[in-house]
Amino acid sequence: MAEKAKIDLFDSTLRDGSQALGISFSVSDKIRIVELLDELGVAWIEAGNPGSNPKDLEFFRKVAAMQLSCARLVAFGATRRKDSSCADDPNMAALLEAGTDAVAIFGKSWDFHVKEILHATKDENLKMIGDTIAWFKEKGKTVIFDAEHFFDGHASDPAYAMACLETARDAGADVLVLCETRGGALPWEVERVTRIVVERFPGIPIGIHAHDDGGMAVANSLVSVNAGATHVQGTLLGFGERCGNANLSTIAADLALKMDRDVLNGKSLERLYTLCRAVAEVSNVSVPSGTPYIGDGAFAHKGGMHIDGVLKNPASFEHVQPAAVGNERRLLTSEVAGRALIFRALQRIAPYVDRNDERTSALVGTLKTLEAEGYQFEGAESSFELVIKRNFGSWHPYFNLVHYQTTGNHPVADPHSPETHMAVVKVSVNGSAGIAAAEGAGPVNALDKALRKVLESFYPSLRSVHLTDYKVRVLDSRSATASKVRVLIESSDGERNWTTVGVSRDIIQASWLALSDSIEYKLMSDGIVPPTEHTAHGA
Ligand SMILES: CC(=O)SCCNC(=O)CCNC(=O)[C@H](O)C(C)(C)COP(=O)(O)OP(=O)(O)OC[C@H]1O[C@@H](n2cnc3c(N)ncnc32)[C@H](O)[C@@H]1OP(=O)(O)O
Ligand SMILES: CC(=O)C(=O)O
Repeated sequence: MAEKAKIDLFDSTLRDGSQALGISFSVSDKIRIVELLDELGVAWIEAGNPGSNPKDLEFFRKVAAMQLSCARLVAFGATRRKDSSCADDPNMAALLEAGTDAVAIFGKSWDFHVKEILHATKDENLKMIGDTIAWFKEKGKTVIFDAEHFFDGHASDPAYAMACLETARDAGADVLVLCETRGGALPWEVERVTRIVVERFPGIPIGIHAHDDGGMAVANSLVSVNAGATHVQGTLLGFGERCGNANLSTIAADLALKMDRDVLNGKSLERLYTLCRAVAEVSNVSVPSGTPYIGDGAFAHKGGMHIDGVLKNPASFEHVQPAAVGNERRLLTSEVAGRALIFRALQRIAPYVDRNDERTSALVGTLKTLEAEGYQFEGAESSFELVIKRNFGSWHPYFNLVHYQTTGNHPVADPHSPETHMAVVKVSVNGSAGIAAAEGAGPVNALDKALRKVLESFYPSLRSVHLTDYKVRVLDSRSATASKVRVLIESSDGERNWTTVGVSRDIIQASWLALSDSIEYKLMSDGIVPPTEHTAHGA
């Protein structure tokens, strides 16, 4: 089998990524991200700008001892200043002190910037580029030259933009990177210009560094590869200066799965989802659900016709298999679902019901009616499973509510006590009555405690259950305090998590519905057989 063409991925999460709104890494965050990126298999990690701040310099000192499996660390900085020599330039001294084998040096390649920003002549700028690269080559460094604003520069004065690259090459640069710094170029222009450069500079790797201001960073990176670039810069999750950099997770998957390139030094793309989540966690950002390949929505099917198609053949609505990038398929329960989804759920609970049975259609109707009332079962599939159970077969509730009551004490007698409320819950289980009271930090907390207290004597396994999340959403805020609310409760027993939902104009009642579903779901999934006494569910 022919070997795949190799593309070097160059991740700048720790440098350009740290120029993004809201991002700030500690030294230990940076070290963790280096480990994760190396585990993923990128070729280069641009780990900071040592001339910028003491934290980056401290990081480079600490990271020097790290053993990496395939990635090489790069320190980033500018060419020497206009009126200084390399030996006297503090930024260059800091780059040297960083101690990496490789440096990325950015220099201007747009005549407009040379004049307006550097206040230098075109010749002076060429000297800054040439001197800096030659100086680092003398010190034995691998030098990656980032030609800042290359595409704008090429549009303005192509001969000068090319002269910047020629100067860098002649000074010994190992890679020439074409930077689409303003992020506004369109793919056909990027492809055309990259091709010209690739033809003009045979034998030296050409790279692309694209920003996303026009939403084209990934496309511009891919067309550049199509035109012969072999080095692609970006940030794993796409964050960076302004609108961000080319999203390397998308690019890695596109190059590997669509363009048949080797991008991760032989490591598996199947770790992509997990490693991106880990980088997001350290960066304190969430991955938007619609992120290609690694978003939770990337393989989530919601429309009934889509679910039907995917169940018949996943290729109908999935461009690649989710497992290829470590993601998974999700089928969402909602008002836009149809019989295909419901039938699938029914097969587990009432396998005797056919897809074309009128009971299947009736259950689709129930789902749509409940969602119209304010329920949202997407993410709270446990509650919908209970809806199915209650509608089919010989379902018996695990308990019947006789009544509950909550009271609040304001002002509280002891301002240091978190327990401001009390709840009493009375239930009957298979004809036996039980009653319990509990105090809590608010009425729902007290209700939750009292419900579990009264039921634990009947069902001891409930002792392991605790709530891990509680969310309230006001559904029609124009009704002010009479608004309907939706309560979502996430529960855990240490092994499994599940989410249940309740809707009412009374927030305590909505919470009760979600709480009692949570308890019933736990008992049902433990395989506990409900008593046969049959009465209505809930209050
Ligand atoms: C396109 C990119 O993303 S390039 C990377 C940009 N990243 C950053 O700016 C983050 C890190 N930067 C910093 O910490 C600071 O800007 C520093 C420490 C590097 C420099 O700080 P200061 O010297 O106080 O200058 P300041 O940031 O205000 O201005 C930038 C200076 O760099 C000069 N400069 C800009 N690009 C270059 C270049 N490619 N080569 C040489 N000098 C340059 C500017 O002309 C300006 O100098 P001037 O004041 O003599 O006109
Ligand atoms: C080097 C760089 O970050 C840019 O040109 O955008």
